[in-house]
Amino acid sequence: MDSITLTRPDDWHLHLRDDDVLGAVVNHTAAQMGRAIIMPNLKPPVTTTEQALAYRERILEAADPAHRFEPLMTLYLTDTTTAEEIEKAVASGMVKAVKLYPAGATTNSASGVTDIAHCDAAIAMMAKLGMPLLIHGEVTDGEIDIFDREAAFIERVLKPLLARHPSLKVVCEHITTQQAAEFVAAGPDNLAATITAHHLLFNRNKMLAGGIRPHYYCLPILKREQHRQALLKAATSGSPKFFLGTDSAPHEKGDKESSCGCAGAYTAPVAIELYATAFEQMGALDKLEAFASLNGPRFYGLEPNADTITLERREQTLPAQYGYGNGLSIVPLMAGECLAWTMKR
Ligand SMILES: NC(=O)N[C@@H](CC(=O)O)C(=O)O
Ligand SMILES: [Zn+2]
Ligand SMILES: [Zn+2]
Repeated sequence: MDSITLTRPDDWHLHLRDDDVLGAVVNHTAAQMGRAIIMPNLKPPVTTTEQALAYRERILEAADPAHRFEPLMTLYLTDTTTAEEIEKAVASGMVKAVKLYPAGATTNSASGVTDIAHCDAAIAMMAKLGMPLLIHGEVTDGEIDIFDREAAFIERVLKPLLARHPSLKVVCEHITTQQAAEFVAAGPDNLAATITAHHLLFNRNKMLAGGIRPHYYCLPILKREQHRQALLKAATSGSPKFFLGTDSAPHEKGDKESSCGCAGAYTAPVAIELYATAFEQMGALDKLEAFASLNGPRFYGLEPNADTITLERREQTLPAQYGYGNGLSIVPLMAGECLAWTMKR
């Protein structure tokens, strides 16, 4: 197969940041994706509908209008989010989901939820109004090994949450383990998951064997091969519960190449090519369209995009970095490496 044409994909988990970084990254996504669910972990976080609508305007201003990119906004859930704020968010028509970060779990999560019991009224309203809860599913307990934090979250937090709010729409974001893939696959229709391209392509050896590679450090952290295989199986299974969410998370080069480097992998410029590479490894390119372009809108109650994109079997080499601002840069995942697929522009 030398080319594949698919319904234009969407990115159901994306970090665009703000200001200079927003300007540097937004068109990488807008050139490929019709829509994206925009993560609210700015500094300070996007906790109100008003802030989400203002952020949406900044994104639209930064995006090239020729791409007709549509940002789908989210609210950052905190211990004090009210049921009224959820009603406002739903009424806006622009806020499509609410994001749960356990406090301290990941980048810019300091204002996250300390105990999900504090959010019960807001979550009950979300269940009532059909507003999805998107979850960074890792426990933050220092006693739990970093490689076990996702599996522990399922047992300690997710199962009780779903038992208490059985009709709540939940997306387990960026799942990384066999436990999560199996739990979602076996769950009800209102439970789904996004999977990143990097967790489909790499296990933890890529990050740690033969040298420490900070651009592969993200959260949840890359796991062992058994888990990557489980994610590939889920993504290519044809199940509508799994869909594309890049978790593309730009950080300035110096913040990653540091004695205490921050978490996040930048994949937006070649997101669909990375997914095509992973699906091809499984001989499952025929399953890419459902995963990338159909399952997400179906879960969110939206129509798939009306246009298409074409991927060609043509090599491209990723740049070493993307410059922005005053001498700053963002290093993409697989910088300087070659990909077999290229999206036709
Ligand atoms: N995935 C990451 O490693 N980082 C994300 C936050 C997140 O999605 O957890 C970021 O905002 O940089
Ligand atoms: Zn996360
Ligand atoms: Zn993320």
